[in-house]
Parts: sequence; C-alpha cells; structure tokens
Amino acid sequence: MEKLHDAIRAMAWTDAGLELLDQRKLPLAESWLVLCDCASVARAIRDMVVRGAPAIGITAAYAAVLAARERYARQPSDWRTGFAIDMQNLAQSRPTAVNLVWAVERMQQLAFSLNGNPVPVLLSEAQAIHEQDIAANYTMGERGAACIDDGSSVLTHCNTGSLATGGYGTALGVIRSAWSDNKLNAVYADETRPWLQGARLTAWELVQDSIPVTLLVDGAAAWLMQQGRVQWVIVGSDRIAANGDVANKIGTYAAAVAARHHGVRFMVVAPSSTVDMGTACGADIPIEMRAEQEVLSAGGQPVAANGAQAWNPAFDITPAELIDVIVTERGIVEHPDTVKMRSLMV
Ligand SMILES: CSC[C@@H](O)[C@@H](O)C(=O)COP(=O)(O)O
Repeated sequence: MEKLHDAIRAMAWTDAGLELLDQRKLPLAESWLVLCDCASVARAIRDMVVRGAPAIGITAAYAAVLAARERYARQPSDWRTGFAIDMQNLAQSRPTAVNLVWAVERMQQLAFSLNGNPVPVLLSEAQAIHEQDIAANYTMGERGAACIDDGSSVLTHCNTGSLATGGYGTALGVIRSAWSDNKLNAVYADETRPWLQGARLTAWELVQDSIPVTLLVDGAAAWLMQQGRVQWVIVGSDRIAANGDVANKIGTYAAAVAARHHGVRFMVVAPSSTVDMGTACGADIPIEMRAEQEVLSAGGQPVAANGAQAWNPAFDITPAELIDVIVTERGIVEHPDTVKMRSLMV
C-alpha cells in the first residue's frame, strides 16, 4: 500500500527542544514553537497548540524528557521529587484524553526505575512511543479500510489525522488507506465547531494528499445521512471505557444517533493507548469544559449577542450500543461490550 503523506508531523524532537506545529494557526500559517521546559509544554497542550489524543500523549512523553533534563541538571541527587510534581501538572493539562495519563505514567515508571542520568533512556522511550503510534496507525488504517465496501462514501468529525497523532492518523488513517485502495467515492468532513478542527485541519491534510473533501456544518450531518450520501461515519476517540463507550469531540454522539437512525454504519478508530479499562463506562469519563469565549466568538471576532452565555463541553460520550466497530492495532471489536473489550486488551 502506498503510504500517503508521511510528511505532516505535529511534533519533532531536536537538539533545541520539542518543536510543536502551532495548530491554532493552521491552515493560514505553518509556524513552529520550540519548547524547552515541561511547564511550557503543559500550557501548549491546554491552549491547543497540539491536540488530538495520541498527539497529546506523545507530546507528554517528550515533555517528561524535558522535565527530567531540567530536574537532573539542577539536582542530580534528588531530581525525582521535582520530576513527580512536573508529571502531576502535565497529566492535568487536559482531562479527557487518556493517552496523556497513559504516557505520563509510562514515562514516570521508567524514570523511577533508572539510576544515574535518566535523560537518554527517557528520550529513547518517548521516541519509541512516537514510532509505535505511527505503526499502530498504519495497521488500523489497513484493518479499518478492509471493513469498507468499494464505492462507499464516508463522513468524519474533528481532526484525527497526522496532526492528531504521531503521523498518518486514526479515523483519517482509515480514510487515507481506503482512498488509496480506491474504495471511496467521497469524503465529507464536519467543520467541528468551535475550534473548526474539521475545516482547518482535516481539510488541510486531505487537500495535501489530493483526496477531495467536502465540508459541512455540524448541523448538516444528519441531513447528509438522510439523503443516503454516506455509508460510514468514521471517528477517533479520546478515551474508550471498559464497556466500549467512547468519548470523542463534541458532536460525535449526535452523529452516532443520526447514523443509527439512518442505517449508516459507525466506526471508531483508536490505538490501545486510548482504551481505559480502569474506567467502567462512559459516565465515569471526565468531560473537559472549555471557555465560553470559544463559542461566543469565531476567528477572534465576537459572533454572539453581548450578554449571551455559552455551554462548551469539548467532548461527548457515544454509548457502545451505537457503535458498529472499534478498530485498534490489536484487532477489531464489533458491537463492543465489556467482555469483548477485555479480551482485546489482555
Ligand atoms: C486521533 S484523534 C481522536 C480524538 O482526539 C479527536 O477526535 C478529538 O476529539 C480531538 O479533540 P481536540 O479537542 O482537538 O483535542
């Protein structure tokens, strides 16, 4: 299979520090920030410089390297105390994407098992996490594409591509693979208010791959399905609970309800680092609430009547019963439930 758009990367480790492509500025500008300390990376995650669950996890792994470098240089005999505080702050930068906590715990556990300077080993581990994510995406791309019939059209929500992962993408990876297998007629993308990840990021990635993309406002998705224009809705996830309930970008639940009503199949694509077997069901997943201002304005300009308030949950929960298939690098789970998720994750 031809691997499409290996060139887009959300993050890169260099001698200068961790470089992050500033996703708030895309597609108008491609600018990179160079961050040299863990606190700046935590802020960048909170402020959406980098976003998307797997990308946040990888970024956190590199941030742990920065934290160890700082703390070990300052206090080689007792770097662990400060490092643990840094990891705690980092883990709190965004609450819903479990890949963040997963990466922080993996890095901290390794760090505390080491003697001497922890930095070289932690850097190798962060790079391994990054590479494993890319490999998982290619595997999921093939597995997900195999579920799709020739001549299908698909709808996706938010951005789940190279920008949201180590590279290639989860749901967008499946779309890339299905496109290169000549299976797709059309790709539709919700614009994804309020941050417009669909319009700004997914469209940007697909245009670079020369995959035709048609944007729609989120409220048009149900009508698109009613018109019989798509056979699959394909999304990523920020956390999958032990029973198969899925947290993803706000609007995913509405798309899943509409899909079931119209007989459109619903696919969730996520690496096993997104599966949280310690959380029993969707009701136990913390949903990030973001600033009202994100809804009351667009592109920095106010769009609402002065004095109006806004409700801005960043994610919602799609119950397992609305999901036809979860695709991971470990395998595929059809009609997920606790028993099937448990056997996937052993
Ligand atoms: C592979 S990305 C899966 C999810 O992280 C994605 O769908 C999503 O909801 C991203 O939300 P964001 O708020 O942009 O971080």
